[in-house]
Amino acid sequence: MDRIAITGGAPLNGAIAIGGAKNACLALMPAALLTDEPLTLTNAPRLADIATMRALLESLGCEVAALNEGRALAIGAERIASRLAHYDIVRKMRASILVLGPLLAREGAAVVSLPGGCAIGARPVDIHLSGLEALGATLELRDGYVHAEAPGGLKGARVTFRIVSVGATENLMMAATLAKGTTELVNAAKEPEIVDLARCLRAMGARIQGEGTDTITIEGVDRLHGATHRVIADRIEMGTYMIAPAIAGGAVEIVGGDRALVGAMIEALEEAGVRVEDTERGFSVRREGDALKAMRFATAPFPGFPTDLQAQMMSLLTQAEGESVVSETIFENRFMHVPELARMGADITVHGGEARVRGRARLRGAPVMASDLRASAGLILAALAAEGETVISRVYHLDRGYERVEAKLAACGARIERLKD
Ligand SMILES: CC(=O)N[C@H]1[C@@H](OP(=O)(O)OP(=O)(O)OC[C@H]2O[C@@H](n3ccc(=O)[nH]c3=O)[C@H](O)[C@@H]2O)O[C@H](CO)[C@@H](O)[C@@H]1O
Ligand SMILES: C=C(OP(=O)(O)O)C(=O)O
Repeated sequence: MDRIAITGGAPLNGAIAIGGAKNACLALMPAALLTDEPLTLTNAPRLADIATMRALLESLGCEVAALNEGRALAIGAERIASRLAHYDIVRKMRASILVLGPLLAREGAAVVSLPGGCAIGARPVDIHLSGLEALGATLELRDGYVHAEAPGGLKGARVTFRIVSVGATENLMMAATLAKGTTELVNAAKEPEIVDLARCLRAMGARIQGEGTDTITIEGVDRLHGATHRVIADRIEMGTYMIAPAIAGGAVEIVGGDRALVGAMIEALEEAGVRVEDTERGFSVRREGDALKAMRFATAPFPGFPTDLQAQMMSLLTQAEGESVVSETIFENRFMHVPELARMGADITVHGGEARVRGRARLRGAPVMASDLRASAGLILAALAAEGETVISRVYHLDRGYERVEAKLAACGARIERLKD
C-alpha cells in the first residue's frame, strides 16, 4: 500500500489546475444505462472511483472506452447483459447504488447490492428506495441485495424527500426520465453535480426543469439518445487546494476556479483571513498577513459549507488564533481525522457533532493514517504546515478522489513524495 511523505514548512507558489468532478462523473456514468446510444463524457477525472464505476458498468454489459488518455469516457449500453450489481463492486464505492434507478427505468428490473456503512457514517439508502417505490417499483431486500421490479415501467409521481439527499435526488432524476407521466421531486438536493446531471440528461432528450432549486420536475419520455457532455469542475478538489497556500503560506492560482461552486468556502476562508482574488484563469489564494483568525462553521447542503471540505478546513483552523467551532450536520461520524491531527500536535475536542479547535497549535510531523477520502486530504494539508516529516499511510483513500496530488503540490514547491511499498 502506497504512503505519502511530506516535509512541511515550504511555502507554496504556482498554479494548480482543477479536474472534472468525481461526484458529478459518478452520477453521469450510470446515466449511460438509460439509452442504447453512446454517452461521451469529457473532462473526466482519472481516479480510482471512476475505474470502479467503469468496472460496474462493464459488469452490466456496457462497453466503455477511455479516450484522450482517459480524459474522456465513451460509454455504450446498447444491450444490458446483466441486471445484477454485485456486492464485490458495490462494497468498494457507495455511489454504485446510482445504477439502480437507470436499470429499473430501462429494464424494468434490477438486483443491486446494498452498499453498507462506511467510516463517515451508516449512510442508509432508504430515501432512494422509498422514492423508487413511489414511482411504482416493487422492492424486496434479500441476502443483502435490493431486488427491484417495475414490469409495466415506472410511473411519474410526487416524491417529497425526508431529508436532502444528493444520491437519492440523482437516482430518482434518472429513473423518472423514462417513467410514464410527470415526476416532481420535492426537497431535492441543489448541488452543482445535480445541475450537471440534469444538463446531461437534457442533452440526451430528457425533459427536466428546476434543477438547482428544491423542486425538480421531470416529464417522462419514451426513449433517450446519446450525447456528449463535459463534466463540471471538481469543487471539492478546488476547495482543498485553496487551503494549501492558506495553511503553508505563499500564493496559488487555482486554474479553473469558479466562485459559484465554492461560495461558502470562500466566505469561510475570508473570515479566517485568507484572500481570494480573481485571475483570468480562475482565482488566486493567499493568506492575508501572518495570522489566521478562529471562526465557526457548520456543514450544510449546497449552497452551504460542504461536508466534503470539513476535514481540510479543520486542518487550517488548527493554525488560527483562538478557538474555532466546527459543526458537522451531514454525517454522524465524520471526525476520524481528529485523532490523527492530534498525533501531529493539534488541540481539538469533539462532542457529538461539534469539534472545538484551539489554535495556534505547533504541528509536528508524525506517522498518521488516512481513514477516508477527505480525512486524507486534511492530513496532507496539515503536513504542509508541520515541522519535519509526516508519513501518511492508507493513501488509497486519497486516490479515490484526487488525481496526481503529489505532482500538483510539488509543482508549487511542496516537499512531497509517494512511497511505493
Ligand atoms: C458520490 C457522491 O456524490 N458523494 C457525495 C454525496 O453522497 P450521498 O449522496 O451518499 O449523500 P446524501 O446527500 O445522500 O447524504 C446526506 C445525508 O442523508 C442520509 N441519507 C441519505 C440517503 C438515504 O437514503 N438515507 C439517508 O439517511 C445520509 O446518511 C447523510 O446523513 O453527497 C454527500 C453530501 O453532500 C457528499 O459528502 C458525498 O461526497
Ligand atoms: C464521501 C465522499 O464520497 P462517497 O460518497 O463516494 O463516499 C466524498 O467524495 O467525499
